[in-house]
Amino acid sequence: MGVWRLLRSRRRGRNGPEAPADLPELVELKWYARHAEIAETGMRTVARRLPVLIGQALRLAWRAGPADTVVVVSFNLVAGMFTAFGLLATTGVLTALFAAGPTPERVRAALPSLALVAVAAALRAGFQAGAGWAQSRLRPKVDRIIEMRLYELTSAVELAALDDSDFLDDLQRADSRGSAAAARVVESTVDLLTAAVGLLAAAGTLGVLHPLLLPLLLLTAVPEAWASVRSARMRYLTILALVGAARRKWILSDLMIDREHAPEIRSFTMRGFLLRQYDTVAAYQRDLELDLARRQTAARVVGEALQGLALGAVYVTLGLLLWRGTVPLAVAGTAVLAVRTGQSALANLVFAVNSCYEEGLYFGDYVRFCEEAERRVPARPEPARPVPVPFRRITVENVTFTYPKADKPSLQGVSVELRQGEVVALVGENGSGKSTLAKIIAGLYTPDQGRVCWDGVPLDEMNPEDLWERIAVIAQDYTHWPMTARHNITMGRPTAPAPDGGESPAVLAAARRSGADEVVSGLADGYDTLLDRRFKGGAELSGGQWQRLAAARGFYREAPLLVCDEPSAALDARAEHALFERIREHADGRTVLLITHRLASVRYADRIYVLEHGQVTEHGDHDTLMALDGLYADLYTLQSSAYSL
Ligand SMILES: Nc1ncnc2c1ncn2[C@@H]1O[C@H](COP(=O)(O)OP(=O)(O)OP(=O)(O)O)[C@@H](O)[C@H]1O
Repeated sequence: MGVWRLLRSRRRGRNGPEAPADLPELVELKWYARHAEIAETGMRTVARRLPVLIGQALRLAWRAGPADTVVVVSFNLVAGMFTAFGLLATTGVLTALFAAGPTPERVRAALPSLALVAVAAALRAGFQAGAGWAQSRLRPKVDRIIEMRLYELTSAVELAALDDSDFLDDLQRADSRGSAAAARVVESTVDLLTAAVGLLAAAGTLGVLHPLLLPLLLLTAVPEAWASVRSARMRYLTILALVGAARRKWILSDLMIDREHAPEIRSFTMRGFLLRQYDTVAAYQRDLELDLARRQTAARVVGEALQGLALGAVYVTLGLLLWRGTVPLAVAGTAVLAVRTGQSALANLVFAVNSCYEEGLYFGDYVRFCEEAERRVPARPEPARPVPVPFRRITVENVTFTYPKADKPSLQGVSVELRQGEVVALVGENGSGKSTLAKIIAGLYTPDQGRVCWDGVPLDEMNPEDLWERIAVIAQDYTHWPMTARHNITMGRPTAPAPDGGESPAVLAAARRSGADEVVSGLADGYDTLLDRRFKGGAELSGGQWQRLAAARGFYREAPLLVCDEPSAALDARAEHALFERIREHADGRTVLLITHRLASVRYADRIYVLEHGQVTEHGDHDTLMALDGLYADLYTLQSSAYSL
């Protein structure tokens, strides 16, 4: 059963276990048809694609190492010339050996040609070794270029691209298989050139010996080429069909291995459930792989049988030519050698063409992903307008925003204002759009409609990196960076140590403000402690301790706008109180955008915006909103009554 049929039957739940509804990636392969189209190719497509691939590979090799590329190509050409030369010299040896006369005489007569054969073989081996050395030097250089390109793009694309499931699928294919394929495309291109040169040498020799032998030799390659291309295409389609399953397996294995999830797996007795899910995915994968193996074996057997027949035809023709006296025995002997050389060069050529084509399919995924990612890197305005520092007013004007593939907007017609030195709070129930609005204000998402301006300058007219330099974010979903405590505060920014060589005063000040200083003082190596238990000597922090470090990051940046999204969710009461005090102090001359469900902490905000279903429904200071008796007053009364019980 073909992959297509197997997939279709899976969707209908026939033949084998039905894909469970809670594993949709096993059945809904929306992107599959597009790639199946690309992979549904025959030898004609291979012939059309190959020159493009060879061009791409050679350009890549040239960028990675021009000198090595020149050595690889030229040494292979020279080695091929010595192959042909050696074969022709063999005719001289055989002619002398098959001549009439006493054996010592014949051997002596063969010696000069024999010496030529030996010299040709030695030189060929030398040049091939040189080419091989240059080729192995190219691989790491190509890998480096390819990986750097991928990470340059993934770290620069607009944030919304990473919320788009199609983009993430493409990214996974480019990362897991596509990027490694680049070096293999280069290698198989070089192998292809090497084999082509070897084949040309053998074919040229055969052509000189007898013109009929050449087309026959080429005929032997057709069945193997057909079988290999077919097999590569089948493998590519199967791997495509398994991308979702592979990702689900990876996620499940991560859940079962990672320490982070271990307590919940045990306390919720999830072990059996996770193992069953894993087994279902593994069984699905096994079915597809077994089906692939069966079809590949069938293709190989047919290919090899046809190739055996074609090879038989070459030897029968040679025998006939010899029998009818068309070629002398010495020439026939050389022809046998040339056929064998040509055969192995052909086998190498077919293998190289096939792996170039196959790896080319994966490399194509990488190239297409990079093209798409380039389109999704935010354009830098030319010329960029400078970010007003210090700003007087940030205005959000009638902003609407929908996440990729979402069926309704997360923000609709939102207008907000932040003035210098103010604490502005966003409040509202879960999912009302507070974090989304904060990310739009921070220039992380671009609104679909409306705009955000700093002193009248729209964000899209400024260089995004200049803007981000002036915004500090204490995020809700902050990262536990597997780095030292110091790097978790400075986030890679250079620090100036104190004049006495002690810790940087800026780091100390930020840590003091957030309460992270108490955390660091308890660590074995202070600010040099690695915060990752997976490494020797690494420490682990509690949720609240991590949150203090995340807050220190925000203070360390000394930016005119500080965005705090739920900065205190994990803090104890004392630390929370202290943090909000510091945040208020921080607003002296700077601006703070505060998102929190702790309404007692927003009471002193200069202005509060209440969001409901992506819209601002109330705004004003605490007293105004309480007098309005709307959602804010409801939520506030609910929270304060819990304390007054
Ligand atoms: N990355 C995303 N991709 C798609 N939809 C998203 C994404 N992030 C948020 N949403 C959706 O946007 C809406 C607003 O989410 P947002 O995180 O802004 O709410 P919030 O008010 O900050 O909620 P909370 O109080 O729970 O933090 C929700 O319906 C949510 O499902």
